[in-house]
Parts: sequence; C-alpha cells; structure tokens
Amino acid sequence: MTIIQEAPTPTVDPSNPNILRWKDIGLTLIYEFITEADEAAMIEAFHAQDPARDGKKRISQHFGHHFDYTTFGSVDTKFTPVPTYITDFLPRLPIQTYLPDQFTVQYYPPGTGIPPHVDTHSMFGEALYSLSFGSAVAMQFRMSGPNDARKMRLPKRSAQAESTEAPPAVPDPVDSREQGQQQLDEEQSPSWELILPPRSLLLMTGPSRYGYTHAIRPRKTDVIDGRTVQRRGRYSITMRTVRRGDEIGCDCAFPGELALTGDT
Ligand SMILES: O=C(O)CCC(=O)C(=O)O
Ligand SMILES: [Fe+2]
Repeated sequence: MTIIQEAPTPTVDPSNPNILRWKDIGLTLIYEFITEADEAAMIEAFHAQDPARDGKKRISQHFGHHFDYTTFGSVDTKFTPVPTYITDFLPRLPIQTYLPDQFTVQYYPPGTGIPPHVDTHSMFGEALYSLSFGSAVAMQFRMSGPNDARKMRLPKRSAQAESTEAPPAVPDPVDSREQGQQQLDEEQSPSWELILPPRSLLLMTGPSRYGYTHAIRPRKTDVIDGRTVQRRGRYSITMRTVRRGDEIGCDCAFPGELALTGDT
C-alpha cells in the first residue's frame, strides 16, 4: 500500500509571495504565471486544433522539436512552429541560461491523469517545466528507487544509434527475493501531492526532476485546502530542452530513469 504523506513545506520568496520553493529538492511553483486572458486564449487555440472536450482520453499537441515515443528522445526532422502564446512567455521563465525547445500541450478531461514517470534523463536538459491552466490538479511525487529504474521501458529503437554513445543500460538482474523486497520498499515509499492551480508554472530541477516520479492520478476530484473539489478540464504545457550530439547522456546521481508512457 502506498503511504501518502503531507507535501513538504515550501519557502515563500520574500520579495514575491507568488513564488514557492522547495530548495532541497529543486522544485519551484509560481502562482499566476499567466493572466486569465492568456489562459482563455490558450484554451481557445487548443480547441481550434482539437475541438473535442468531452472525451475520456488525454489529448496532446506537439510544438518545437517533437517528442519521439519510440526513442523517448526528439525527432530532428519534425519541427512544428511554436505558437506565440508560448514564445511570448519564454523570456519570463526563471532559468534563462537555456530555454525549452520542445513543448507538449495536453488536455486532461476530468478523471484522466498521467502515470508515474521520470522524464528521460539523457535526452532532455535538467529544467523541466509544466504550466497548468483550465483547472487545478494534484500532482503526485514519490521518491523513485532502483526498482522503478528496473521497470524502465526501454526505447523501441535507440536514438543513440547514430551517435557514439552506448545505448541505455539494461539494469542488472537481481535475485528475485531482493527484487521483491525492493518492490515492497518502493511501494511503501511515501508519496505526496502538490496542488497545481490554474495559471501556475512548475519547475522541476535536481532531485524533483531526476529522483522523483511525478504523476496525476486518474480521478474526478482533488482535496484542496481540506475541501473536495471537482476537477474541470485541465491543460498543461510541458516544456523540455532537447539534448543533442555530445550532450546526450546522463551522469546524474539518481538511479535510472523511467520513460514516459507512450500513449499519446
Ligand atoms: O501535465 C503535467 O503537468 C505534466 C505532464 C508530464 O508529466 C509530462 O508530459 O511529462
Ligand atoms: Fe513528466
């Protein structure tokens, strides 16, 4: 059984109460990063391309360098121009030394979510952003362990075939008793949920980016400030920076990586 614990307490930026930081795990949440007018325009732009709102599945739109669900990397030959509703806010992202160049806009009808995963370490830069709009949602974090890495879904074909890098390592086999114990430990490793309000920007770096899985549980309600609240349609823009050539690879201290689910 998964143990749910209280979310750790953030530090509020002394000069801007809209900025919350969990410094030890590299997590930042910025409230009201976009205006309500921006939000309305983004929702309209999304549905101009994908009119359905009443489906039961998450819908994704890809901009910039596409994510390739067979390699968990990016496709260099597929580039979709990035809409101005995204490029307009890039100069306000908290990290300006490098900027995202891959954008996935997703619509989550109420009741849908995304399974626990760690976005690929080797293919994307450290900073991982999620801009939420349309509805609040709870994002669940859980420290990932070696068994999570073992469950990693390897790419169907290696994006590194053309590069000089070795393909992703297959985790060492372990004896089944040890594996069973680890599985138990991990199932019992506590998870906690963080409410992402509409118009907020989440930035994951360090441990929260590499050492924790993140997920959205598929359910119709969330508990916000002690009240059960119905989810409405929620949208997000996941922003990543594609690593290229020599930058592909990962020497971080965290165990393995879980690939994204390839269902979109
Ligand atoms: O919808 C979100 O906020 C996060 C989505 C996500 O984790 C991803 O696309 O990798
Ligand atoms: Fe993710």
